[in-house]
Amino acid sequence: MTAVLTADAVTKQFAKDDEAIVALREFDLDIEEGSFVTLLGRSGCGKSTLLNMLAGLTAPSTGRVRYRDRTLSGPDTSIGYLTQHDTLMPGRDVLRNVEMPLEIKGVPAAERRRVAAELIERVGLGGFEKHYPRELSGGMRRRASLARMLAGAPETLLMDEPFGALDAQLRTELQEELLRLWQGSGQTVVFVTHDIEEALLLGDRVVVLGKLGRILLDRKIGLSRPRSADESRVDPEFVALHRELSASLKGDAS
Ligand SMILES: Nc1ncnc2c1ncn2[C@@H]1O[C@H](COP(=O)(O)OP(=O)(O)OP(=O)(O)O)[C@@H](O)[C@H]1O
Repeated sequence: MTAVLTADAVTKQFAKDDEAIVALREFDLDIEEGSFVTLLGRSGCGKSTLLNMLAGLTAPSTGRVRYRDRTLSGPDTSIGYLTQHDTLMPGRDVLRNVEMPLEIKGVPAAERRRVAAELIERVGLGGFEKHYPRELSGGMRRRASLARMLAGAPETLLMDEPFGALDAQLRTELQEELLRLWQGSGQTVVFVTHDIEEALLLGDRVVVLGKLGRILLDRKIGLSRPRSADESRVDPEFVALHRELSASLKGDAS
């Protein structure tokens, strides 16, 4: 396998009131180029800390993160990161936020407007182009952030629970849209979720994380695509995988 992103014996600890908090210990992971990997884990197991390191935003305490053949030492334009918190620019409306990565690349105004408008439509925000972030709901801001990340067409996409705050219908629509955009793109996606069904509907591979980022299960998912949520729920293979992932999450005792 050609690994595009690698965590190599990564440990991350934080200092808090003179005490060391270990978030991740001796963590190893290879992400294959062009794959869609979902990281599944309960709250506090170190998923966001891991993504921050995979994005080059936080340095590991020990160990290293490699992107292709280089050690990552800061943010990289090849890697798009949709964080859990809002990073839209408050002084820009939706259209100008989504255009930002294209602006940075020097794409001419008419072209970037066209690409941004299409993505805004795809994430279901058509009609809100002129709205400022403060005028949007939390879910709408997430969708605008998603469109902005996609506008940059990064080689690798890191996504931290992007659809967690959305209603079920919208969540399904955006999962499907994301898969449509990803398939055939050659892009690599690392998608964090705590939802077993979401992990299975999206991933080629699901990595289940336990405390301190311990890998509880690393499972290839051979389910055919497209995977509809309604049909999957009654598919015996899907149900068996769901059970397996659920058991591995529950088994994280130590
Ligand atoms: N900046 C920080 N300072 C101190 N402790 C931190 C910091 N960031 C994370 N931690 C700790 O590291 C651990 C892992 O946190 P992290 O946010 O990575 O978990 P998570 O799996 O993403 O959780 P959630 O699903 O709730 O977002 C937690 O115990 C958390 O308290």
